[in-house]
Amino acid sequence: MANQNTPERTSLSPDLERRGMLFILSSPSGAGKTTMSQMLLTADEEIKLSVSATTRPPRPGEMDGIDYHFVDDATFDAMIEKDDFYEWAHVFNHRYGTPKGYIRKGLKEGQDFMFDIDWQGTQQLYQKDQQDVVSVFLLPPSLPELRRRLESRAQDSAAVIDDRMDRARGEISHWAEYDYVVINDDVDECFVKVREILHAERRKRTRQTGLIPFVRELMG
Ligand SMILES: Nc1ncnc2c1ncn2[C@@H]1O[C@H](COP(=O)(O)OP(=O)(O)OP(=O)(O)O)[C@@H](O)[C@H]1O
Ligand SMILES: Nc1nc2c(ncn2[C@@H]2O[C@H](COP(=O)(O)O)[C@@H](O)[C@H]2O)c(=O)[nH]1
Repeated sequence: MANQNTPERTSLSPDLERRGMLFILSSPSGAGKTTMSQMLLTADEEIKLSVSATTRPPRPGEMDGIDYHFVDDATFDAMIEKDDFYEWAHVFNHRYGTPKGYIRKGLKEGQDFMFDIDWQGTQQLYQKDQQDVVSVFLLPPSLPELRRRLESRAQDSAAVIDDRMDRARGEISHWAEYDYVVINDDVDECFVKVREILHAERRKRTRQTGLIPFVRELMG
């Protein structure tokens, strides 16, 4: 059996085609989206990260094109003008958006994508593509623990952390708009739960476009 960090193939059968999925993780800042998405990307070779564009400056260690496409305001404006975004939003005094091209092409080929985006982006993706979106909201076990995580990450100033904590209740108020809600207390337990959701959603009948020809052939 594959261990939880070993990439594995999870299709029912390599012959059965299925629709790609837009798998969204949202949460208040610091609750663990990046942690969960990195664990899933390491463990599962069938999902890729949707790399957002942002006007926020990089944090220490973040790499352009890997964590985000870091762009200036003029470039972000031009991308809006050219209708380059699937969705975009103002979050914490910066702008963030999902570039379209890469995702559209991948989805057509049955590729799953992971999105680390906020509730505004989630609503926009639902409006565009209800059928293929699966959304998961992560909750912290408590607000003091959320602050502890933001502080222990040690990548934002005290003012930025205070601002994100001030906005946490507003973010959490959107929990009921999501398909699934998982409390991220123990990191490994949370990972197992999120991965179960991903696996179960892949097995939905409506997603497996290869089932119709398969059953036709099965029935002769
Ligand atoms: N279950 C957990 N227990 C303890 N620490 C955790 C847990 N999950 C994540 N962390 C830690 O909390 C910090 C914040 O996590 P992470 O960066 O994944 O949050 P995030 O939701 O992506 O935040 P942001 O929205 O600001 O990008 C990191 O230092 C991470 O290692
Ligand atoms: N609507 C969108 N929200 C996004 C996107 N990329 C990231 N985000 C969200 O922004 C905040 C802050 O992120 P951080 O990296 O500065 O901590 C967080 O909630 C992300 O989920 C996006 O493309 N669209």
